[in-house]
Amino acid sequence: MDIDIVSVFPEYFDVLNLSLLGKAQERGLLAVRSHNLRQWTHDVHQSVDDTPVGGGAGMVMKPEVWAECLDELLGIPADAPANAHAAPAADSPVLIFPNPSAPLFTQQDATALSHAEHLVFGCGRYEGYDARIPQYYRERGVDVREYSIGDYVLNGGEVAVSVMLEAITRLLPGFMGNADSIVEESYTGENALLEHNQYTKPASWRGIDVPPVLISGDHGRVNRFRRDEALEKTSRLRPDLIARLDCHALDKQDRKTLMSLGWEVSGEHPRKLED
Ligand SMILES: C[S@@+](CC[C@H](N)C(=O)[O-])C[C@H]1O[C@@H](n2cnc3c(N)ncnc32)[C@H](O)[C@@H]1O
Repeated sequence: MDIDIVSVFPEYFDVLNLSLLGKAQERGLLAVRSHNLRQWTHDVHQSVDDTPVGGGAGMVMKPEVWAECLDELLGIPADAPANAHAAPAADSPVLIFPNPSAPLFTQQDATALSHAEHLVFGCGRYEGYDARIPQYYRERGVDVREYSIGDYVLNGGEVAVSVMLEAITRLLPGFMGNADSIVEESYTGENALLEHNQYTKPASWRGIDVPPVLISGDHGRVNRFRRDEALEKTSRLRPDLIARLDCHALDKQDRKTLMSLGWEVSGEHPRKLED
């Protein structure tokens, strides 16, 4: 996978050379290139921002500078005509802008993007980037995504890009030593739940014992215990995930557990009964 990141602080991404991401690059699984947006400016101050049209506080990232940069990275001629109906080609680069006022980035998005061959990330700063930038590239057939990583505002897109990049690249085949560990995780799969609690040895630590069933050696009971714990935890912390489960994919014990947690399990999806 090829990854280009554009930022006014490209050195921020030096950390990507560490840990599993660094090892994956050494093994040729992915190539990450970070670029300084100012490289595409022409004025002496290397300006990338200007005051907001319509007034208001702060500065907005200029479309001209971004366009020179993105034309080059995406391989699009500067005079490419708009074709509002053009569907992105399957192997074309995906352009991603972090943006707090965009839909939330999820594990499903990470999974879909892990199949792309080329990702280009644009890090916003200041009050954000001119809204015509994503519009322009969408109209030229580019698959443009805008994502928020959560309901809070960061200073810039660099942290958000690091978050998305890590979530995406760890799903690449061969990235993780133990592929099973990514199959069984929170938010993963069709009927995603939060993961059950994890424990390691010793079985008793500072007066707190691990749940006895986990050292019973009975795999059936261990699996059932973990599944019930995942259902209980998800019901308590993320009832929206329970409400999206497919009832037809739940076994008899799943249904019993959910009913004991106050869910009606019939029809397409579980429904929380009023307390
Ligand atoms: C200070 S923020 C701009 C906030 C914007 N004026 C607003 O109120 O929605 C600057 C940049 O940081 C990034 N950013 C900040 N918070 C983010 C979040 N929760 N998710 C994704 N990107 C974020 C975006 O790239 C954004 O353009």
